[in-house]
Amino acid sequence: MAILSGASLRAKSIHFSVKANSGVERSVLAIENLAFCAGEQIALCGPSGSGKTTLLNVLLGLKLLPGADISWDNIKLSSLSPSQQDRWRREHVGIVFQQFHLHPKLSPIDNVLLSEHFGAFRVSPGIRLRAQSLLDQLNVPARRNTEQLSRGEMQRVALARAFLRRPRILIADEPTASLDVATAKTSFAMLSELCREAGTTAIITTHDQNLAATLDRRLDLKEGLLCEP
Ligand SMILES: Nc1ncnc2c1ncn2[C@@H]1O[C@H](COP(=O)(O)OP(=O)(O)OP(=O)(O)O)[C@@H](O)[C@H]1O
Repeated sequence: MAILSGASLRAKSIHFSVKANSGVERSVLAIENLAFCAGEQIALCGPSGSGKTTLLNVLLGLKLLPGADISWDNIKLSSLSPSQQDRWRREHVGIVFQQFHLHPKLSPIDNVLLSEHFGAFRVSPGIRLRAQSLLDQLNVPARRNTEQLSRGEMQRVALARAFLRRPRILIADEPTASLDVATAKTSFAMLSELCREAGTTAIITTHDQNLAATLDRRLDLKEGLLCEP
């Protein structure tokens, strides 16, 4: 059984508009209240341009909106200084992108450990072991050139990197959009399983309704509003 270690979210008053070329304001986000339970896995769906990425950035404090109140485990992000927010993200958030953002000339294990090399002179043996065991679990060779891997393997390296520090929150922005259908299904299932094992709260944007249906909850973003189908 998973030990629940995810973070819970309470968010209020998320309002964001953009001006179209015509000069007319268009509301991208108009969300009054949003709550996620610890350990919940949420699929965030919606047409292209509906505001999914913007919403993820707001929830992580990467995009600040006047009046918005974003609290994870009762910690209000706006009450933290910019450096405290950076530290909070480093300690609690894992991120997976559509375009994996891996260094092609480094090995998979060095990609997983890259941010550790920035933070410390020497990577601790425990963290190195964790990186190796994640790569083993995800069935990726640890010591080949990353550029020689398949796209599915590259995505699994990105998953290992995101889970290295056992994040309490996992954000994935269309993590399987550049994969073929079968590889996308496998990668999505692995991502969900890693979250389940650690009790991580996950918010995953996807255009794939079948993948979305495998998570605990689906939210559709349409004309600024979130609804549960
Ligand atoms: N800083 C900004 N200035 C102007 N327009 C912006 C800004 N940020 C976002 N937008 C607009 O807000 C809308 C939502 O963008 P966003 O990238 O969040 O959508 P999305 O649902 O993630 O799209 P996709 O599925 O294509 O990735 C888009 O029309 C975008 O152009």
